[in-house]
Amino acid sequence: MRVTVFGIGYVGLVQAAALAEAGHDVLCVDVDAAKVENLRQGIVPIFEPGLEALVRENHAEGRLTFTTNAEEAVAFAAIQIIAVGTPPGEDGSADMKYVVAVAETIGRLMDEPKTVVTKSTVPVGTGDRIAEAIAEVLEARGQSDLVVRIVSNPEFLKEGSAVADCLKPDRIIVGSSDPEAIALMRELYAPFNRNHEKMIVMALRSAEFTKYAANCMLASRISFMNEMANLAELMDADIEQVRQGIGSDPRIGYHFIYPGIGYGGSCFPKDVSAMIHAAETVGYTPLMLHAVDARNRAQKSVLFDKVQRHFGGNLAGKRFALWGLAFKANTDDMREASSRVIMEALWAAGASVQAFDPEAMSQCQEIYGQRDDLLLCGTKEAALRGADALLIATEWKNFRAPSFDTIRETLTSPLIFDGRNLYDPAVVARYGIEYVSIGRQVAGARQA
Ligand SMILES: NC(=O)c1ccc[n+]([C@@H]2O[C@H](COP(=O)([O-])OP(=O)(O)OC[C@H]3O[C@@H](n4cnc5c(N)ncnc54)[C@H](O)[C@@H]3O)[C@@H](O)[C@H]2O)c1
Ligand SMILES: O=c1ccn([C@@H]2O[C@H](COP(=O)(O)OP(=O)(O)O[C@H]3O[C@H](CO)[C@@H](O)[C@H](O)[C@H]3O)[C@@H](O)[C@H]2O)c(=O)[nH]1
Repeated sequence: MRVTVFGIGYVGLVQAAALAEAGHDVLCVDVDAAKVENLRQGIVPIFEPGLEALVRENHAEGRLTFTTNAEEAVAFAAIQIIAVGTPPGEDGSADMKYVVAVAETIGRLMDEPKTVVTKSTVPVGTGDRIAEAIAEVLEARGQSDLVVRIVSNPEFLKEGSAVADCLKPDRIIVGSSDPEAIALMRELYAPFNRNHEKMIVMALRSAEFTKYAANCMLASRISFMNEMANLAELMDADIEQVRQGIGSDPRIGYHFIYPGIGYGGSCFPKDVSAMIHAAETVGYTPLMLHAVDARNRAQKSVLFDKVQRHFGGNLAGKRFALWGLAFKANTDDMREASSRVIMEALWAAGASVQAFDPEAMSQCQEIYGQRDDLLLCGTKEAALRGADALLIATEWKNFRAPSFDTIRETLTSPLIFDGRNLYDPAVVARYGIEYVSIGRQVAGARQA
């Protein structure tokens, strides 16, 4: 089948590459000419495990192509997938301007029936808005008789495992009441649906809602565990033991109950805010979502607060090693990363940062530019040199079994503040290093 994908970001590019890998002919269109030109030369703009090879192979074999030409893109296929950004507006609502712009483009340029599939995360009712936007343009062109089918097909990939998530999806949500559109979606996703039935067909608005409900649920689990971790600390319990204790209940499970320094990324913070905004628009006060969001905002400062307490509130002139800049492991993405809150608080207090991340260094450079209080180091060991303590902000595998001897010998004082609970406190203590983490107990002593 032929498919057009609007937007070559994390979602558009990975999904396009997965569809091409399954044998479809996919044309990706983006307004960013540099991105398109780079991709034509095999340069992938983001770090995502397995993506570069998938893009290069499918591009070389002619199934995955790139353009900035919207006319070519609309003419290319009966299926038009929208995967452009839906960033937060100033009031927390999801900004639909890119989605609506694509809808208008399709309406302006189409001259045969189209099935328009929304993969971007969009508020409930957006399907109707897209249909209206296209209908208005068609009417102005005197082409109201052209058939337009609207489908909601939200994306559930996780950054860091996006390729695997798209090649082997847990579920494929299809929101539509149009039998022809549903049949087309079945054909499109048949290669991903062989093992067992993964397609869940529902009303369009329910599909749009499902995406927000999933992200709000996952965000709630994380904020809940962070609240428990903060309490465990005050009550001399160990949250890692508690995590294992509750995770063993199959009704709870082990997924998404890691406490830490809050969730970041381009999805949870913005989608929780967008759902709060949407709820208030229909006259409902979403008490739980407000609490999830408030806990997360506060949690991002918890590690800095511990550092500040430890140094008696005086951080001026201190130097800190920071391991991890990305919002999670296996990505170069720093959108809403907890590391940013920590660095900015340290700088405001007069301290400096020596940072290392396996993939996010250039993004950090782009965000903060050259500054005297930020040194980007080539290795995690280099970041330790002359630092007063080590702070850990991202759960990279590469940080899980460091040489504690090197850490002790390279820091000016043997001290770790771990925002992701990567180590066993007893092991770290054996190396003569003071260890402060989130909600854990060190030999019965209270955390800093
Ligand atoms: N990043 C994720 O992990 C993830 C996962 C699931 C869903 N989502 C949702 O998917 C959507 C896209 O997210 P993303 O992270 O891929 O965004 P992104 O910012 O990485 O990419 C969006 C792309 O759309 C392009 N674009 C903007 N206007 C365009 C237009 N008129 N025509 C063609 N291209 C245009 C931009 O240039 C950019 O390359 C969002 O709604 C997001 O919430 C994201
Ligand atoms: O137990 C956990 C799990 C995650 N996190 C943090 O939560 C954030 C988000 O992690 P994750 O969900 O793995 O990454 P995303 O790429 O943001 O993926 C989420 O957001 C996407 C965009 O909507 C959805 O498609 C995915 O299903 C959903 O998991 C990161 O900062 C993690 O460090 C925790 O603190 N504790």
